[in-house]
Amino acid sequence: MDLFDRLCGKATGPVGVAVSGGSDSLALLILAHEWAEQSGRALVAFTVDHRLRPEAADEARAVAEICAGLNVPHQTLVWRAPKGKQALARRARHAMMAEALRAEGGTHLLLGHTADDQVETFLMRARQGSTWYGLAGMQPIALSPVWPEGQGVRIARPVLKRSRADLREELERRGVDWIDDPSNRNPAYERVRVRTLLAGQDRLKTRILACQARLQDLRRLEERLIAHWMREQVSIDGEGVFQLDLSGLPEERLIRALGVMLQIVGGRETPPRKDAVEPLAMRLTSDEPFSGATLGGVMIYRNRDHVSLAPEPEVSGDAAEEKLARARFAAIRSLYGAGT
Ligand SMILES: Nc1ncnc2c1ncn2[C@@H]1O[C@H](COP(=O)(O)OP(=O)(O)OP(=O)(O)O)[C@@H](O)[C@H]1O
Repeated sequence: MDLFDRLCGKATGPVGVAVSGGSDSLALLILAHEWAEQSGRALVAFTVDHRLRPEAADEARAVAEICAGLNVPHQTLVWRAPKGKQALARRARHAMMAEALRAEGGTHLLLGHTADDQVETFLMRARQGSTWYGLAGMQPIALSPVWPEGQGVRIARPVLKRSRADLREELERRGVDWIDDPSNRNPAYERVRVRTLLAGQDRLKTRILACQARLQDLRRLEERLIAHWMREQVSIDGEGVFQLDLSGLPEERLIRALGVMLQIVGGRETPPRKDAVEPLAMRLTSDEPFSGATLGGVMIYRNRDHVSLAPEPEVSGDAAEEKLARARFAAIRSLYGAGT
């Protein structure tokens, strides 16, 4: 089955394509367009102008022109927030694209991450001391990384196994020019330094990719086991409080599963830090008395065999928040259970 079909088979509405105008996302657009034509799907392309570089508006116009040539609807989304760090820009970009896609009735947004990005991510995460789970790298399908704006939106990465050089060849064959973002050469960014380090190191790249492929398999297995635990050992009572049975989980899965549940109940974008979740997990599963704790906006209690997680008062009290937590729980369980 075509990779696009596998990643977007469950999509409703038009499939979104995030196109910055760089080679990776333009090649993604072209390939997505070919797939959409063959499979009768509709696309909608988005370019975010962060107003951080004066050329960005022209670049967005260039993408709009290419989209017009392909007959793909295109929207330029302008970030009007005060100038900030790249991390803030990234969050704003994801939030704007998720909201625009939902407004169009779409559920899946395609991103142009490549195998080169995966290798760079591996080295950057290794340097930060990431676990094997993080070293597996970016997932071909994931939930939107922003919350709550990203609710109901999945991101898919159909070119994650293709190299940048290969995608550039696709564009050259079709006579499509891409934009070279100067920040991709700025050594102030760690990713740029790692990319420079990897130049010409094809054997190393191949080895890292092979290692990541195995780690991805293990990660899928791990997530399926967490989805199974979520189905069997997590319930939501009449008050909207999550009740967990943590018994029998091996240590590493216990920490990961508890972290994800804290993320869901606290309405945060990521789980709390592992060095905070780990001691909590140990206390919750020990025979010592446990008089309650708070972490990541969540109140944690233990009663007999069950652990209760409820949002802290400033997070809770709102039926809409409770509904969001339930929906996110279902979305994560379904993503992990599918093992894509
Ligand atoms: N300004 C933009 N407008 C639309 N899409 C964008 C824009 N910038 C990036 N993207 C999308 O995100 C993909 C990844 O780009 P990039 O690596 O710069 O972003 P990132 O999400 O910050 O990455 P990372 O998660 O590796 O930090 C691109 O291939 C493209 O699909």
